Amino acid sequence: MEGLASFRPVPSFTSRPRSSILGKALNPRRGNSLSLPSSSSSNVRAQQMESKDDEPEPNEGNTPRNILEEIIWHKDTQVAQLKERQPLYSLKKALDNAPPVRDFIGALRAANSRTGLPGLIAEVKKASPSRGVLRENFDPVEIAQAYEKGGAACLSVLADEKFFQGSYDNMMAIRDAGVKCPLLCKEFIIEAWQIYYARSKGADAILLIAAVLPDLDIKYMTKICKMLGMATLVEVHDEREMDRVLGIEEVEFIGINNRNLETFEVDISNTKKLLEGKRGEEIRKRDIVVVGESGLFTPDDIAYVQEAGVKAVLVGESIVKQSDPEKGVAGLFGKDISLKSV
Ligand SMILES: O=C(O)c1ccccc1NCC(=O)[C@H](O)[C@H](O)COP(=O)(O)O
Repeated sequence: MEGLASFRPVPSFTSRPRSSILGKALNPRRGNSLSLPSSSSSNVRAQQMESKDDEPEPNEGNTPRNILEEIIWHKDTQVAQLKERQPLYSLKKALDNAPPVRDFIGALRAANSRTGLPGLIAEVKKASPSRGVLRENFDPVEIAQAYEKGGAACLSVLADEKFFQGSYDNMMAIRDAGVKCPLLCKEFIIEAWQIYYARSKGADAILLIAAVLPDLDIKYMTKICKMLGMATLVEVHDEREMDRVLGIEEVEFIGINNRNLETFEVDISNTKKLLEGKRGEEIRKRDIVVVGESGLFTPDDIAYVQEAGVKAVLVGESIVKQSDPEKGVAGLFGKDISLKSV
């Protein structure tokens, strides 16, 4: 599989090597827990391409076994439909009219130096599978402007409609309204096509979830992002995923999710656990920016993950639920971190 990625010419990447996703990352015997519907065309293709030893164990009921799996199954169908409507060649043309890319990691580093606190990626999120609707009266532009005024360095904008009530229109509206913070397109990326799509809608960064993607895809998609000038936040949840991701030399930006996306359990000590010992040493040596994600509500939580070694935090629920999200940012850090404060 290593060879597959290495001889693909980067500029013409159009889709992920599906067999590796289905056979490696999603194979329960390899420690991942995801699978795709056995009826999906990609799965049929994948099974044809896999050797017998690599075949995923059958999912007898052919139903998703957890929410992450359900999201990915749905995304697979959605992306296939979107690609039919807008093939890559026309998407690439649309990139000429996309707004310029902004430096996502640079903005986090600058905020960290300015405030001495982790740079904030503030999440524009109406709802989530674990928490339901977080904010009834949801105006994405108003929320984004309030976060920016409050001192957020960057924003994370949910693009998934079915499970998070997000949209690409929200991301474009935020950019069009003049918000300067670089934008992370918070989407479940399973195809390189989605990266071009996100860029065409004004994204400056994308998220790759290690639980969903095999190493080769992470490497390959990271290269595409680099070529497009975008940042790639690679998300891990446990030691095994962290070790896999640290094995990919292109990775320079890692998110540690304190939420288990299969069980929804949240534990912020996960960030500390994954940054201890040799892993932390390597991260410091390579100057990788680490983001603490999920379950952060108080200044003590922020201090805890900062002490563990993060340079940035990704926060949704605790600030999006505030009637005044600008004040919510100050409440989260226990002080005013806006530009006017320093
Ligand atoms: O939050 C969920 O229910 C969820 C379910 C399945 C996949 C991803 C999910 N959430 C993404 C995130 O982890 C959060 O949006 C993000 O880290 C912010 O977390 P929080 O501050 O706790 O809202």
